[in-house]
Amino acid sequence: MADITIRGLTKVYPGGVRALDALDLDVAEGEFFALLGPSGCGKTTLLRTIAGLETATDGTIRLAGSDVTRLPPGRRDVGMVFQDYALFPHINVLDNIAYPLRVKRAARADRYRRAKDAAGLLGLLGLDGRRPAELSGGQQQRVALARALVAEPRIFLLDEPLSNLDARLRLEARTQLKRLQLHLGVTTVFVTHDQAEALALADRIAVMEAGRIRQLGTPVEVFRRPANLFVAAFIGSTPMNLLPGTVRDASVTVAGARLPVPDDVRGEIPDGTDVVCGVRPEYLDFSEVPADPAGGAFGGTVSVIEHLGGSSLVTLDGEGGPVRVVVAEGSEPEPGTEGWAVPRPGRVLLYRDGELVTAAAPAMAPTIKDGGQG
Ligand SMILES: Nc1ncnc2c1ncn2[C@@H]1O[C@H](COP(=O)(O)OP(=O)(O)OP(=O)(O)O)[C@@H](O)[C@H]1O
Repeated sequence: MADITIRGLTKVYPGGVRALDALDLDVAEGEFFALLGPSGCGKTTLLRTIAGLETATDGTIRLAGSDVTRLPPGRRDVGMVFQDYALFPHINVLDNIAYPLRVKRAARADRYRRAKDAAGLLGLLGLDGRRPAELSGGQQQRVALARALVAEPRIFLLDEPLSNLDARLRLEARTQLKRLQLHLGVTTVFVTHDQAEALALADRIAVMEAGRIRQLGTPVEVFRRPANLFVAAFIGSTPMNLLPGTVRDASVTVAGARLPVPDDVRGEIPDGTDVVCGVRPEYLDFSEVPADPAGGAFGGTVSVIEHLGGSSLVTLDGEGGPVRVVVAEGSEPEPGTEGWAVPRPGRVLLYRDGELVTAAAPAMAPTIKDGGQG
């Protein structure tokens, strides 16, 4: 096991693409860490540079305190699982798993004992005589994981390990992967472009854009308090409502609602500042009882209802554009209903120049006229 310390890491490919741009990153020992971001942001390049499969143009990589920046992959003591698993087609499961030990010239008996142990850990014992082509995608993925862990590396690097699986198997494999990582406690960095996967699996997530980290935090932190509009738009299964407004008289008027600017940031965003209010559909409550816009409620007409399973996404068309609200199954309003989206206290975020200013919690809890939830 080992921690990872990356400083000023830059990768410029021949041809000039700057895939990593002076990146700093610390991954703690035993951590399950996700690199998340859209296609082309540099996730795979970062993983391959940690593994030694790409050379750094500049900067340093330390594993457990020792500088490995110029070491070849074989001397870094990392296990990597690729997106396509890269199994050898002509040899059976057990030989595939034992392969890294053959490279390390372990004795034959030792090789097979350890390969059997790894196969057992991943529930592959009944399949060990088959060739990769005779396995399902999920089974191939487990063979690839077993092969990576048989050599007992200090660090696991996983490049989109679940992307070849269908939706159902993916969920099962996700749980199994988390269980395995908890059991082994090996420092693990995995790449994904799927925000739900990163939120579900990781202890911490680095959200990347154009070779840089835009936010680093726990799943709860990046979900609740995206540090900028890029992360706000990228994280979440239902997109965050992002509503532009302007500060006037220490309040933001946005989509018909008036949100008081909290005292502690009044100096930072004086009157006249253009801001964006961000609030997740999950943090809004729908109410048919007229709410007071001065309490921060967004009014509108219900236009679209999308069923999500246990809940529904309701779109309200209001004067500032559409606002989306998640409502519980069975309490969906009828299309055409006039209603209000009432933010829960502390859940409206303010962004200036694309960066988070603070939580613009309405000073008072939103008041609802004529009784209701108030
Ligand atoms: N071998 C290469 N030569 C030149 N440019 C490359 C090479 N590999 C990647 N790139 C470029 O570097 C940038 C980062 O690519 P990288 O594969 O790291 O992104 P990614 O975030 O993993 O994307 P994806 O999710 O699509 O795999 C992209 O602009 C890509 O086109």
